[in-house]
Amino acid sequence: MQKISIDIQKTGGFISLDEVKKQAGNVLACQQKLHDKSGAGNDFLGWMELPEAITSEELKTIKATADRLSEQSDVVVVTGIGGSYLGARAVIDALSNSFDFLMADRKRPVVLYAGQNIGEDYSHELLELLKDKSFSVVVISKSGTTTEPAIAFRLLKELLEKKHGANEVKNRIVAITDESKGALRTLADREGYQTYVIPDDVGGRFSVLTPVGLLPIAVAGFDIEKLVEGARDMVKATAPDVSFEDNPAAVYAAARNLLYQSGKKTEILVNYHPKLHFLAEWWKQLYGESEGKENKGIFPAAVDFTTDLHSMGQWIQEGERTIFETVISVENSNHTVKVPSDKDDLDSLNYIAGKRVDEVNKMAELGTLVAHVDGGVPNIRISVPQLNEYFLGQLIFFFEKACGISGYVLGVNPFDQPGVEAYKKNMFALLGKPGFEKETEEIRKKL
Ligand SMILES: O=P(O)(O)OC[C@H]1O[C@H](O)[C@H](O)[C@@H](O)[C@@H]1O
Repeated sequence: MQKISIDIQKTGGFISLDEVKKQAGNVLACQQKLHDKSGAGNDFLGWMELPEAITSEELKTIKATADRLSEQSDVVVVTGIGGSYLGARAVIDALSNSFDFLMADRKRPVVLYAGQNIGEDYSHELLELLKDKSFSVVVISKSGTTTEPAIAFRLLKELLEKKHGANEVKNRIVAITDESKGALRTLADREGYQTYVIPDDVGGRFSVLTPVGLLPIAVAGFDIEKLVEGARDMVKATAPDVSFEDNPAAVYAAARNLLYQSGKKTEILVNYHPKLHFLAEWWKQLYGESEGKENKGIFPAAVDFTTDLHSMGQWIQEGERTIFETVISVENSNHTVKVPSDKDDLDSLNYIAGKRVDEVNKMAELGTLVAHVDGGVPNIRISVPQLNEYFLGQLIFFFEKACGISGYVLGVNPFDQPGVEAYKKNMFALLGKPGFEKETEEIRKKL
């Protein structure tokens, strides 16, 4: 099996590689807690079995729904936030043509997103655009009560009703939510929407390999079987019988925790392909919500290189030395473009004429690696053979597994997110939500 791999050699000047190896016992014990379901948050471990549990029948059903939505729509609006949005967008963006939105001769609908913000102009512009388009909505919320997607869904549903009448609307909405609880479940059952279930034991940020991610990804025309196959192979590559050195999730969890203990408090996820921007957004939620608690946890940040080398490069090279980088390095591009030769050579680029653009990108990557290590920034490298469904499936499960292990190494429950409620409570108090009268009074005193 060809697989993604991890290289921690360039952390060696900052933490001892022997020390990383010495973590094997503790890290594998933390991994075992995931397998035994004996650690904190053990009722949220359903994600571990997803790749192997999903059947080809289930995948076929998801594909059939995706094809139906695709046939009837020019645009499909995926409506959700956090874990009910980022995984789908990460994979769709990573696999789509960068100029997909301008492609005239399309086989699949344009996928747009709603409910991931409360920007009024965003809402207005989306609704104006959709007025003249044939569109469907995939509304996703595990709790079924999240404010942002609920507002967006109200607006989209109202527009669909205006355009098509209440009867046709139910063919244009698919809801993905809890099996029995929450406002979205009640509404979906009442209105007769097609629904998919987010299992109880799968937290939002670990749900990309459920219909939450799979349906939008299939709508966009990508191969969800290959995605799941990649994840399945990563389940094997990180199984309890694999040695520490051969288990990339264990090595990643060990190295990043040692770096953290040595004072490297921020991890910057680096990519050299703009298509991976949203993979980093997904990763930020995964690690941020899993580890940032009890006043500890690595701060997960991200940059797109070489773009951000021209903005954040200075800080990374010479700013406070509390950071390390984890680079997602894609070994092979999917297309070939060569730097042309020019007879006048005014830009002095003829020395690279005939070279592939990817070779230039790779030298930028290598040059940056050496510069940043020289500048005091440890570097972890994750090699991905190619950007396709199979390797993205591997990468997703790799990061999820490492996250579970890493949270236990840090000593927190990686599967809850109690801190997220604080802003919600204040927002409800400020908006005067019934039941929040006491909070309204309290917060007003603080303003
Ligand atoms: O799927 P939902 O219940 O709508 O939740 C969407 C997101 O919002 C919450 O506030 C949580 O912090 C996230 O973990 C979750 O993914």
